[in-house]
Formats: sequence, structure tokens, C-alpha cells
Amino acid sequence: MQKNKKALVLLNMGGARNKAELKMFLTNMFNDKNILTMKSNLLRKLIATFIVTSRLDSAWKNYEKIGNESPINKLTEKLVQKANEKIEDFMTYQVMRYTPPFAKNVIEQMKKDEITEVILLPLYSQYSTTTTKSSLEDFIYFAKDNFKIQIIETFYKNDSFNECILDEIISKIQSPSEYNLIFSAHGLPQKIVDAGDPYEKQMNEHVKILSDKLSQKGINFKSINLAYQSKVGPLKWLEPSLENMLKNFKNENVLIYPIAFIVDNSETDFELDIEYREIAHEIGIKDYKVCKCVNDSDEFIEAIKDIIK
Ligand SMILES: C=CC1=C(C)c2cc3[nH]c(cc4nc(cc5[nH]c(cc1n2)c(C)c5CCC(=O)O)C(CCC(=O)O)=C4C)c(C)c3C=C
Ligand SMILES: [Fe+2]
Ligand SMILES: [Fe+2]
Repeated sequence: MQKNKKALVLLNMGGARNKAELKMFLTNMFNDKNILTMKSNLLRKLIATFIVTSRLDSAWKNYEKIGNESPINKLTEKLVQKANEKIEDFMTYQVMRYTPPFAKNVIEQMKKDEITEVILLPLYSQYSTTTTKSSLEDFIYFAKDNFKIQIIETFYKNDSFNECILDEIISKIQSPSEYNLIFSAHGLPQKIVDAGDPYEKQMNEHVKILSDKLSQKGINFKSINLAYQSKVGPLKWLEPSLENMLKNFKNENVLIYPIAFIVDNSETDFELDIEYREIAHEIGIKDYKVCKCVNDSDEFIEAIKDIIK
């Protein structure tokens, strides 16, 4: 009898490799009913077309400043390659939500590879309907009844994962007491939170877990804070905004950790490293440092082993 063939599928958002793919990313994102939550598909389509048309050129200028592509694709490919080398008993695949490789095509390959069992691991440690739920629904829709599926919805409480985050924070600076640590999370419209999305609650819990671990290790920052970046459009989003948070630290030092992301992307390489750095400079912040995401580090591969155990 043939042994079960198991797959680990890493789900993420995707990102543009060129301007045409940025249009694809934005079009797919704003046609996602988890992002624009109105009932009418027609209204969503009209708003999506309006946003894409008005946003494309200005958004592309940001990608030009980071080498004409999002780093998310190459970094995720490296993560998958390492997982395939180091995680035994599983074939690892990646599926992106808004740019290739799409679920539909990866699932065809998985069927050819005779996969029977699947673990779905969305690369978002905190659950949001806009990210985790959207990616899971998309995969499950195309997978139909082809595999036995197990789902990992969150992993922000996983100790090995949190050690990876702390390693990066600790390696970035010599004297924590002279720095204000800001966990910067991607924002979310307040009405999505009010409708029951657990992201904000889990984000607060995650910051508490990391703060407690830092103090257990005797590492005491001047302050530890949570703020939200990347607001899009006129609605109210989660607060405090990163910009307002930075205003508290004129003449002080700041270390940013991008807590919502697992793999570096345009929101870390452009927004945090270029755009908010300029804002920090204008505010008069002395030193402004940005941590890397866990990316394809050996430590994160070990954490994945623990998460899927
Ligand atoms: C209504 C709009 C958006 C919601 C809600 C949203 C939630 C959300 N997004 C991420 C992670 C990423 N978002 C990225 C880019 C990006 N996000 C939005 C809008 C919303 N995100 C836009 C329009 C864009 C494109 C860039 C821009 O025009 O500003 C990315 C980067 C992808 C890349 O190119 O590298 C990531 C990653 C999370 C975690 C989240 C909710 C929790
Ligand atoms: Fe986003
Ligand atoms: Fe952004």
C-alpha cells in the first residue's frame, strides 16, 4: 500500500514583481470580499476599479525605490527551499493570495505529486479575516475534497517563534535602556475589528508575551509600544498610528519590529525603512532602526517544525 504523502503549504499575500503584477495585486486584493466587505459584488468591483486606477502609479513609485519589486517573493522562495531541505516527511509549497503562485495551480502540481495530506500554515502569526481567513478560504475552495487538510490558524503564542523575534531585537542594539521599542503592526479598518475580527486582541496578547519574555531575560527597553502602519483610504483604522507614536520620541532612539509580518515585503522595505525613516528624521528622532522579519532564518525553520508538530 502507498504511504501517505504529506505537504506543508505556506500561504502568504504575494507582492508585485513588476508594474503589471502590482495592478494584478491591487485588483485581486480589492475584489476580495474579506478586504472590501460590502455584500454587492458589483459595487465592490466598481470601487476596486476606482482604487486600482487611482492608486497604481503612485504605489508603483514606492516599488521603484526598492528595486522594482517586492522582496516577498524571493524571500518566500528561499524559505520554501530551506523547508524542503530541512523539514523531513513533508514537501513544502507556497501559495500566494494576490499574485502567482496561485492556489489553483499549486493544487494541480500537488495532485501530480500525489499529495494526500496537507498542513496549511498561513504566514500571519495573528489571525485576521483579511489575511488568514482569506488565504484559507481560497486554498480550500480550489482543493475541494482532494486532500485531508489540517489548519494552523495562529502561532503568535509559539515559544520557538517568539525566540526568533527576540533574537533579532536583541541583536539590533547594544543598550536597550536607551531605545524605545515599537512593535509596528499592519493596520486594519476599525469596522472590521468591530465586526469581530480577533487581530487587535491577538496583537495586544502577542506584544504582552514578547514584553514579558524580554523582562524575564532582564532586557529593559526605555518603553515598549504597539502602533499601526499602512492605513489606506478615508475610513478609521486601528490606532495609534505609527506616525503619531513616533511623535512621542523627539530627541530619542527608536527600534521598530514589524510584528504582523513573517517575511519582509514592501511595507517593511519601503514604508518602514524609507518612508517612516524620513518621518522619524523630520520629527527629530535621534536613531531609527528597523528589525528584519524572521524570513528564511534557520531558527524560523526550527520554529515551523515546532508549530506543525
Ligand atoms: C483595505 C485595505 C487593506 C487591508 C485591510 C490590509 C490588511 C493587511 N495587509 C497585510 C499585509 C500586507 N499588505 C501589503 C500591501 C498592501 N496592503 C494594502 C491594503 C490593505 N491591507 C495595499 C493597498 C497594499 C499594497 C501596497 C500599497 O499600495 O500600499 C503587503 C505587502 C505586499 C508587497 O508588495 O510586498 C503585506 C505583506 C496584513 C498583515 C493585513 C491585516 C492584518
Ligand atoms: Fe495590506
Ligand atoms: Fe502600504
